[in-house]
Amino acid sequence: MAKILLIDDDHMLCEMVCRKLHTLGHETVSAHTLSHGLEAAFGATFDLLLLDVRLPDGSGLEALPQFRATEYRPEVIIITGEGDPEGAELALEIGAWDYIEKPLSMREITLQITRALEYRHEKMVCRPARLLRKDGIIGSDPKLEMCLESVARSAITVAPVLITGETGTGKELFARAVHDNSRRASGPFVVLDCATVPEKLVESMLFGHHQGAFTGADRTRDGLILQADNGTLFMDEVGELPPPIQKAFLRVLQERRFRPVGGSRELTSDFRLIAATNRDLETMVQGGQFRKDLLFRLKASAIHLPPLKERPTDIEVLALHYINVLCKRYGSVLKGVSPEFMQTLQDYVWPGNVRELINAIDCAIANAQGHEVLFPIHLPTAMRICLKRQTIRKNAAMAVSRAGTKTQESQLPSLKSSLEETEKWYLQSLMIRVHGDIKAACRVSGLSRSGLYARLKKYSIARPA
Ligand SMILES: Nc1ncnc2c1ncn2[C@@H]1O[C@H](COP(=O)(O)OP(=O)(O)OP(=O)(O)O)[C@@H](O)[C@H]1O
Repeated sequence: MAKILLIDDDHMLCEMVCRKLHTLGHETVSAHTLSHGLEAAFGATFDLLLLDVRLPDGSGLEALPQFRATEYRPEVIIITGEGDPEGAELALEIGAWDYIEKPLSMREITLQITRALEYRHEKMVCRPARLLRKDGIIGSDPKLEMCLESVARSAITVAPVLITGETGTGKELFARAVHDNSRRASGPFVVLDCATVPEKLVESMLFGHHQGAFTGADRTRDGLILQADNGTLFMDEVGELPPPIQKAFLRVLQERRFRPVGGSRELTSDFRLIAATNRDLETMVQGGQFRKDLLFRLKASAIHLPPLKERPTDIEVLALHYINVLCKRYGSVLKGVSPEFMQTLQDYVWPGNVRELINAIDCAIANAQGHEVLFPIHLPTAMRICLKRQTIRKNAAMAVSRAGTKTQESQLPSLKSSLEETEKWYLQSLMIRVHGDIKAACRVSGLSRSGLYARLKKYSIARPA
C-alpha cells in the first residue's frame, strides 16, 4: 500500500482518482491549492504526488523542486490541462516520473501510478531493507519483514514515527532500529517512559527546569528534549502523557522551541521524535484523552508490530536464538530442544509476546540444570497450566461438535470472552503465586508494569495482602 498526494483544483477529478486508488489499496490525501499541497507534503511521508500545473495560487511545475526536496523525496507525476513541450522537458529534468495531459484516461493514469510505485519500491524499500542495520531484531515472518521495510522508510525521513503494538512486541527495539539507521545514528537516543514518570514530574523531565523553579529543584537541569538535540527522543507509552503536556509538547514539535520550567528564555532542540504505545490512540482521541492534532503529527509515519501469536514462524527462531544467548550468558552447554518443547511454545498464545518468550526460555534453562534437552516440564508452571486449560477447553468444544449434539451456537462462549476468562484466571494465579509482588509478576508474565496494572484493573484483581 502506498501513500499518494493529489494536488489539483478539480475536485471531481481528485475524487475520481482517489476512489480508483482506494480500490487498489492505496491511501490518498487531496489538496486543491499549491499552499495546501506543500503543507501536506511537508507534514507527512508520501510515496507519490500527482501534481497539477495550474493551481489557483501558483504553478505546480515551478514548485516541483520544493516537493522533490521534501525529506522523503516522493515520485511526482505532473498532470496538465495544456500540453507544453518546454514544460514537459522541465518536469522530466527535475525528476518527475511523467508528464500527462488531461483529459485523463483512468487506465493510463493507473498504469503510470503502478509503474512509478514499482520503481519506487525498488529504489526506496528493497535497497534500504537489504542494507538495514537490524541489530538484535530476530525473525523472518513476512509480517515482521513488512515492519522492517517501514523502518527503512522511516529511517530516511525526519518525520515523527508512531510505533504501535502489544506489550513486549519490540517497540523499543524497533525505535532504536529507526534511530540506528537514520542520519542521527551518532547522536543520542533519549528515552522517556511516560507510564512510569509521575504526572507532576513529566513537564520538568521533558523541558528541564531552573534552580528554585519548584520545591526540590535544588539545581538547574536540562530536560530530555534538550538532551535529544541532534538525536532521537523516544517517548514510550505516549498515550499516558498528561493532556496539558500534550498541548505544550505539540508546540515543541511544531516549532522546535521550548521554555524550561521557571526559565525566561526559550531554547531550541533539533530532535527527531519516535513515540510508542500499546493503547488505541484513535479511541483515546474519541474519548477526549488524547489530542487529535498531536496524533495527526505523530502518525506521519507509522509502524504496527504484530503480536507474536500472529507470526508463528518467528517463535521457533526467537526461541533458538535466546536459548543460545542465555546458555552462553549462564556459561552452560548449549541445550537441545525436544519437539514437545517447541510444540508447547507454538501452542501458547503469548500475551506478553517476545518479552514473555524470553522469560519462559530463561526459566526453562534455569529449571533444566543438569539436563541437556529442554522439555515442556521446564517451562513456567503458570504458562503450562494456562495452556492445558486452553487445550482442555478446545478439546471439549471439538468433542461437542463431533458428537453432533444439538448444542446451540449461543451456548458456546465467544472467542473473546473465552480468552478473557483465561487471561483473568492466569492473572489471578500469577498474583497468588508471586504473593502480589509486581516486579516478580512482570518478570514471570513478560508483561510491562503498565501492561500488568492495566490488566489487573480491567479484571478488578486485587493484589493479595
Ligand atoms: N524481533 C525481536 N527479536 C529479538 N528480540 C526481540 C524482538 N522483539 C522484541 N524482542 C525483545 O523482547 C523484549 C521486549 O521488547 P521491547 O521492550 O522492545 O518491547 P515493547 O513493545 O517496547 O514492550 P512494552 O510495550 O511493554 O514497553 C526485549 O528484550 C527485546 O529485545
